[in-house]
Order: sequence, then structure tokens, then C-alpha cells
Amino acid sequence: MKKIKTITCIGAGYVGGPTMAVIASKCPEIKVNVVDINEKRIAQWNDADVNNIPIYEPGLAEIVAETRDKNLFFSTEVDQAIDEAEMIFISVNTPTKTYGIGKGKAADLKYIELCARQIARVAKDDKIVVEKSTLPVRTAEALTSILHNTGNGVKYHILSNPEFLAEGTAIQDLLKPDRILIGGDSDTQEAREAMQALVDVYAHWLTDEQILTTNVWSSELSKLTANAFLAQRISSINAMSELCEKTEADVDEVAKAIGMDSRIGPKFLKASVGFGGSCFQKDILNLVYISQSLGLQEVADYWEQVIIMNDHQKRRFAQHIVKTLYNTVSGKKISLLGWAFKKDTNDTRESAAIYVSDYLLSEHAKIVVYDPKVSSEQVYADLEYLGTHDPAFIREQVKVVSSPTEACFQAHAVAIMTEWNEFNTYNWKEIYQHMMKPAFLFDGRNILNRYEMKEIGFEVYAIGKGPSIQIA
Ligand SMILES: NC(=O)c1ccc[n+]([C@@H]2O[C@H](COP(=O)([O-])OP(=O)(O)OC[C@H]3O[C@@H](n4cnc5c(N)ncnc54)[C@H](O)[C@@H]3O)[C@@H](O)[C@H]2O)c1
Ligand SMILES: O=c1ccn([C@@H]2O[C@H](COP(=O)(O)OP(=O)(O)O[C@H]3O[C@H](CO)[C@@H](O)[C@H](O)[C@H]3O)[C@@H](O)[C@H]2O)c(=O)[nH]1
Repeated sequence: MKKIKTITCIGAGYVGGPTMAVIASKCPEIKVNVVDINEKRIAQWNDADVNNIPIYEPGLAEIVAETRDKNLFFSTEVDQAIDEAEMIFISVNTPTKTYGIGKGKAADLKYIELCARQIARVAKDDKIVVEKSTLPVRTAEALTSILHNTGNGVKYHILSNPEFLAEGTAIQDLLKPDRILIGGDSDTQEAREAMQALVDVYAHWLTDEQILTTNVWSSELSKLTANAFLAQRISSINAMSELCEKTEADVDEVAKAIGMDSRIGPKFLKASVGFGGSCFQKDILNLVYISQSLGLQEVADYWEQVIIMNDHQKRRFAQHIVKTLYNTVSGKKISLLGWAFKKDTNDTRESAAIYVSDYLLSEHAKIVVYDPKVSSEQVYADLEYLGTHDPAFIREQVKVVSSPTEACFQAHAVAIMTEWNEFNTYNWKEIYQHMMKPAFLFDGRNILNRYEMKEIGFEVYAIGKGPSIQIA
């Protein structure tokens, strides 16, 4: 059977970059090209100082340093890379549609289709095309139709190989995944060989048991299903967090108690200010849209509730800040610690911090943001993208600073938006001393010891915890 010698990945983003870096590192005999139309992004991937690559992920810079320009190449030469490769991963973005039919729910597949058309135009010999992006079930059908209608005799095998890595732990997830999922046709010998060629790539570092093969549709749908189930757990525990606040049950204790039931399990039960990230919301909305399109309204409603609950959680956190600060935050300084959607990443897409800020801006708060990995331009871009407030107003009301001390200086309230470990290491006594009094602390991640914070003098609110804190 033919061994793959050259792989091309279209899309040098959060998935394409780290995934290909790991493949290059584990498969030294395979040449891996990562291509993108975004020249700036490619220039960053090629930056002489490997610490300037565009994505921050623990362990990624080291792997890129080890493989780049040996068997891992970043470039904007998409045609050339397509021509060269036997196997092409498509790892471009599939955002929620912002126009036309399905606006606000369906996945926008224009980037996927452009890739397929480009492959169809350029390819001169047979290719294995791998869907790495998260796609609606049955997208492979559309790809097949585009690729097989060129009339130039080139044969394509289309595989689905969704990615399950989570940001912040991408490298660990890639090196030790719970499973790799490969969906493909097994009708013909050629199709089986195509699937085996991809299995062989992963077999460089994974066992047979870790590599699951299914039909294409199961693979496509499993990705959306996995994200829906994961997000559903968070919305479920967040729903309970509100009930806990009313009843003085403690959401962390409830999570621990239910998580010890092996049928439920302990992971993904951390109550929070709401889930963010580029995937959960987009993929569930896509699932809702697919269900609606197939006339399955009850199925659509069931999954949509996960998003409704998440929006509620973000809004009620912001509302609680306003209510606690005597029903007005106008002109008050609110310090937001954390802007990324989770710790250990510089990704801010759909971060709860954006929505909480947007709400506080409507109440004319003065917002000061500190995040160890997010730039000020990103913060402004995120707020401007929502379109709720005038860019000039945003820049007048929001300041982005480079230290937590500066962020909290003379603040009326501090809100923890991301669970960065460093937030636990601060001298909170000193922070308290320099804040306006009463000094309010809103812990959207339950990472600080609220008893200690209360003892320092803070008025503390923590998600899913009753209001009364007894200090011995
Ligand atoms: N971010 C994650 O953690 C994650 C995890 C699993 C799956 N996914 C899925 O993987 C896919 C990619 O996600 P991402 O976060 O890497 O997106 P991203 O936006 O970070 O990267 C996508 C890249 O594709 C490039 N691109 C778009 N069209 C192109 C074209 N025609 N030719 C060349 N380059 C093109 C863009 O310029 C961009 O750099 C999405 O479908 C997403 O749902 C993401
Ligand atoms: O118990 C939890 C776990 C997570 N979160 C939040 O949920 C969001 C998503 O977190 P996580 O799933 O860890 O990160 P992602 O990078 O968004 O990864 C998800 O989305 C990816 C893109 O599809 C999938 O590949 C991953 O398997 C899936 O976990 C973040 O805001 C987290 O803070 C919680 O609030 N409570």
C-alpha cells in the first residue's frame, strides 16, 4: 500500500497549526505543508523567534522549533502545496452564517467550498481529501460533487477526521487523544486504502484501539454531538448554580457529589460565567439548524436550550454586578481579570468577558481589562465586532492594562472572567487596600478562596454559592 510522503493542510489556524506540527514531529519522513491565504498569519508562523508564532499553546513553540523548515513548512503558496500532496487536510474556519438563509445558525461553508474548488482546479493526480474542519453532517456529499465533476480524471477519496482538541491543552490532546475518529467509505478496496493511509499517519504514535473508523456521516455527526454533549453539561451545572445561589447549596459540592457517580463522571462540571470559545455555540447552532431543516423541531429546541441557558448565565452575572453596586455602575471602575475564553490560550472568540463587558458598557461602566495573553487591540476588536456600541465610546470607556495591580487600582469591583492560575498567586490584601470601599469581588470561575477573600475585607460573590459566608 502507498505510504503518504507529503501532506498539505489548508488553514494555518488553531487546529491546522498545532495538528500539523504534531504530525510533522511524529512522522519525520512525511513532509507537511501548512498553507493559508492570511499572509500575516503565515509570516508569524515563520517568525525567526518561535515565541512569536500566532497561537499560544503550552508546548507548541517547542514542537514548531523542532520541526519547522525540516519537515514542517508554512506558506501562502496554496496551489503549489495542493499539487505536491497526496493527502490534503481542509482545516479552514466554518463560522456561523451572518447573512441569507440560515443566518445566525447554519455553518458558513464558503471557505470549505473555495478549498474544494481550488483543489479541483489544481490537482493533477489522485488525492485523499480530509475534512478536518467541523462540518454539518453530509458535507462530504457536497465536496464529492465538486471534486468529482471536473472531468479531468483525477480521483479523490474524501475522509472525515474531526478534531477534538481543546485550546490550552491542544498539544497534550494531540499527543494523547481519547480517540482519533476517521470516517470514510469502505465499499471499495481503494476507499479502504485511503482510510488506511490516514490510519497509518496516526499509527506513528497511537495504538489501533485509539483510532476509531466509522462511515463518513457518523464521523461528521459525532463531532457536533460531542460538542453538544460537552456544552450541555456546562449549561446543566450552570442551571444548578442559580438554584444553588437561592438555596445555599454549594455548586462545587453538588458537582463533586454527582460526579462521583461513575455514570455521570467528574469532568466538565465546573460552573462558570458561561462557556465561550469558537466551537460550542457555533456547533450547537449548526445542530439546531440541521435539525430544523430536517423538520425535527423538538430536537432543535432541545439543543437550543443549551445556548439559551449559556446566554442567561453571562447576562445574570453582569446583572448581578450592577445590582450589587447599588443598581448603578455608571462611571464606576470595574476591573475584569481575564479576557480569553479559558486559561492558557490567547483565543478570545465568544469569550464570556466580551458579553459581560458589552452589558456593563450599556450601563456606562468604566472597564479596565487585564489578561496575561490578550492584546489591547484584540479586546477593542472583540467589543467593536458586536456592534452594540460606538468604537469611540468603547475606547473612551475601556482601558486595557498590562498588570493586575493597575487594573484593580481604585476599582469599585473586580470580576474574574478567566481561570488563569496566576490570579490565585496575587497579593489580594494589597489589591484590596488600593480599591474603593466597599470592595466587591465577583468570581466568575470560582477560583479564589472566598472565605480568605471575605476575611481580607472583600464583598464576595461566587457563582453557585449562597450569599452567607460564615467566618469563624
Ligand atoms: N479552535 C478549536 O479549538 C477547534 C477544535 C476542533 C475543531 N475546530 C474546527 O476546525 C476548523 C478550523 O478552526 P480554527 O479554530 O483552526 O480556525 P481559524 O480561524 O483559527 O483558522 C482557519 C484558517 O483558515 C484560513 N483559510 C480560510 N479560507 C482559506 C482558503 N480558502 N485557503 C487557505 N486558507 C484559508 C484562514 O485564513 C484561517 O487562518 C473549524 O471548522 C472549527 O470548528 C476548531
Ligand atoms: O467544566 C467546564 C468546562 C469548560 N467550561 C468552559 O467551556 C468553554 C470551552 O472549554 P473547552 O471545551 O475546554 O475548550 P474548547 O477549546 O472550546 O474545546 C471544545 O471545543 C473544541 C472545538 O470543537 C473541541 O475540539 C473540544 O473537544 C471541546 O472541548 C470555556 O469557556 C471553558 O471555560 C466551563 O465553563 N466549565
